[in-house]
Order: sequence, then structure tokens, then C-alpha cells
Amino acid sequence: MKVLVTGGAGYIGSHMVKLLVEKGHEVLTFDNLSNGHEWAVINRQLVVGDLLNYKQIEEVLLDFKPDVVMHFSAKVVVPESVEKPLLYYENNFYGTLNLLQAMKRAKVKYLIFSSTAAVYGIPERVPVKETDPTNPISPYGWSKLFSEQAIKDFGRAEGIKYGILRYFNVAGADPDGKIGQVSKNPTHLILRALKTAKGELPYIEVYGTDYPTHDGTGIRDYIHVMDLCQAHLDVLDYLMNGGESDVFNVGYGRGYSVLEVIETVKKVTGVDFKVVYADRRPGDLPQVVADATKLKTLVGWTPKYDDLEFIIKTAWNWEKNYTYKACL
Ligand SMILES: NC(=O)c1ccc[n+]([C@@H]2O[C@H](COP(=O)([O-])OP(=O)(O)OC[C@H]3O[C@@H](n4cnc5c(N)ncnc54)[C@H](O)[C@@H]3O)[C@@H](O)[C@H]2O)c1
Ligand SMILES: O=c1ccn([C@@H]2O[C@H](COP(=O)(O)OP(=O)(O)O[C@H]3O[C@H](CO)[C@@H](O)[C@H](O)[C@H]3O)[C@@H](O)[C@H]2O)c(=O)[nH]1
Repeated sequence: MKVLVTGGAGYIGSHMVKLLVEKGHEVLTFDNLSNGHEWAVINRQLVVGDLLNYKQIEEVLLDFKPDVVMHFSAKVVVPESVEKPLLYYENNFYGTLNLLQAMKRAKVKYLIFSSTAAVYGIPERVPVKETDPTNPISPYGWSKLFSEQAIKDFGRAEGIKYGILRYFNVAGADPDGKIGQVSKNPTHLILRALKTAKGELPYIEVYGTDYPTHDGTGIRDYIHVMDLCQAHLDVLDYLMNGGESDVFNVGYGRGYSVLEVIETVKKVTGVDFKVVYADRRPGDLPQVVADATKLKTLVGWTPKYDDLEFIIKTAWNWEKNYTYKACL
């Protein structure tokens, strides 16, 4: 198959490209490198372009003629979206509209979209099901929910099959150690904790200790990036074999608190780093855990790495061997 991956130079997209290439597919990445890296695209098939520039994406799709588009590109930092909402609506929602329009022109028939647990807002119950109410509390979450709606309407009108994947907290790195998450200013908990263990940050802050959870800190469902990428292949297979377009949660169904994650990072790294209690971060939710029954039963997704320690080990293996400058 020919697969166009938007955001394929970023953290998750680059792992997807690796998996697709390993499975023998022809893969082209489209990325503006605003938060991606050329070296991360392991097959070196990269077009540097911006989804906000309609002509650029149209030209690439008309030229490459993919069977499938996997759409990862987005701005992804929840608190930044609270500060700069229009940046997120423009980049994530308008960028998606451009992509859909170009897909129509190029007659692409399948789309897999990176959505997020943030579309649920504060869940009424945990674990959360796909049919539960969506009420995001951040512009990031809304930009993804608007995109979901546009994809559903567009899919119906144009006969394009889609899989909308609502990721929970993606973490870990390629177990082969070839690629991993890189950020000059990381915001994700596991990455920040690892950088603290490495001595690159003086301490890790715990954002909020008064949430209604067992230890007062935020709870998330951390999923290994390769299990997440496998879910994309499984959903695509399902759609191509007659399955209906649908929305799927992708998570393990188990939550860990911030303090539990920090303890596991200390255990894996063997470093007892400094922890500082801080205020809540704007836009953060108390608790989000997936019910992924639909993905497991309908699509047959079988995760392989459902183990927080393993997730952190793969991330640490990448982080400790990696120097940011070496990759520039
Ligand atoms: N990391 C998570 O825990 C998580 C959870 C839920 C959903 N997601 C979604 O998964 C996707 C990938 O996230 P990630 O963590 O790999 O982030 P990332 O920032 O590493 O990757 C996003 C990529 O998109 C590119 N990009 C951004 N705007 C673009 C534009 N206008 N045109 C072209 N390229 C553009 C960036 O350069 C980057 O390479 C995103 O859609 C994100 O919303 C991530
Ligand atoms: O230095 C830190 C960083 C984070 N946290 C907390 O750790 C948890 C996880 O935060 P983070 O790793 O930043 O992820 P989220 O804010 O949950 O967002 C991620 O997971 C969402 C899905 O749940 C995706 O939509 C987002 O794109 C992705 O960034 C939250 O309770 C944060 O408050 C800290 O206490 N200290």
C-alpha cells in the first residue's frame, strides 16, 4: 500500500512510519518540521510542507496518489492551547480541512486520524467509552473534536472510510532504540521525569495534589507508542475488509497517578531525583482512562506492551543514549 503520513517526522508519526516500512508499505511523510525531525523519518521519504498551505498538500497527494492517509500532524500541547487558542484552531482544524479537501481532489479513499482522550473533557465515568459525552475543556481538545466532526461529515458525503483513534497518553520509544521522543522543551510527564533523572532538569513538578484521586494527583492511561501504531494498522485492515468507519479509544484501561509514574521512573533509572509540588496546570483533567473494548473486540487489537515499567524502560533507553545536538 501507499501511505501518506502527515506529521511523520514527529514523535508518534515517526514510529508509525517505521512500522509501516517494516510491513513493506510505500510511505511518504508530509511535515513542516515545526516539531519534527528529518532524521526521525527512517525511510528518508519526506516532503517538508505545511498543511496550512493547501496547494502544497494537494500537489503531494496528486503526485503520490496514496491509498491511505494517516493524519498525525497537529500542535499538541494542552496548556499552550489555552494560551493561544487560535493557533490550535487554525493549525489543527483548518489544517485538517485542507487535508480533506486535497484528499477529495486526489481521490484518496481511507483516512486514519489521530484524535485524543482530551475530547471527553472531564469524564462522567472512568473508564470512558466512545459513546460517552464529549465536552473538551481545552482548545486543543476542541480542535480535535471539530476535526472529528468534519471527518465524519466528509466521510459520509464523499464515501471515504475513516478510523478516528482517540489516543490516551502515548509514551515509550521504539524497542529497537532507533527512534524516540525528542523535545527541546518537553511538557510530557514521562519525558520530563526522565530528563530530571538525567540531570537536564533540576526537579520535576507535580501539577496539582488536590485532585479527587487516591493520592491527589492526576491519573492517565499510558500506552506504548508501538501498541498505538499497531492499532492504526489493525483499524485500517478492519476498514479495508468491510468494517464501518468508526471512532475507537486506544488505551490499556488502567490509570496511573503522577506520583506512581514518578516512582516508576525512579525505579527504572535508579536515580532519586527531586520532586516539587506545584499548582494545577491550566486545562488539565483529574482522571482519564480508556475503555478500549470496541477496538479489542471489533478490530482484534491485542496490545503487547501493557506494562508501565516496560514503557518507561524503552523511553529511558532512548533518552539516555540520545543527545539532542547529535540529531540536529
Ligand atoms: N503524544 C500523545 O500523548 C498524544 C495523545 C493523544 C493524541 N495525540 C495526537 O497524536 C498526533 C501526533 O502527536 P505527537 O505527540 O507525535 O506530536 P509531535 O509534535 O511530535 O508530532 C506532530 C508533527 O506534526 C508536524 N506538524 C504540526 N503542524 C503541522 C502543519 N501545519 N503542517 C505539517 N506538519 C505539521 C510537526 O512538525 C510534528 O512533526 C497529534 O495529532 C496529537 O494530537 C498525541
Ligand atoms: O512536569 C509535569 C508534566 C505533567 N504532569 C502531569 O502529568 C499528567 C500527564 O501530563 P502530560 O504528560 O503532559 O499529558 P496530558 O496533558 O495528559 O496530555 C497528553 O495526553 C492527552 C490524551 O490524554 C493528549 O491529548 C495530549 O496530546 C498529550 O500531550 C497530567 O496530570 C499533568 O498535570 C506533571 O505533574 N508534571
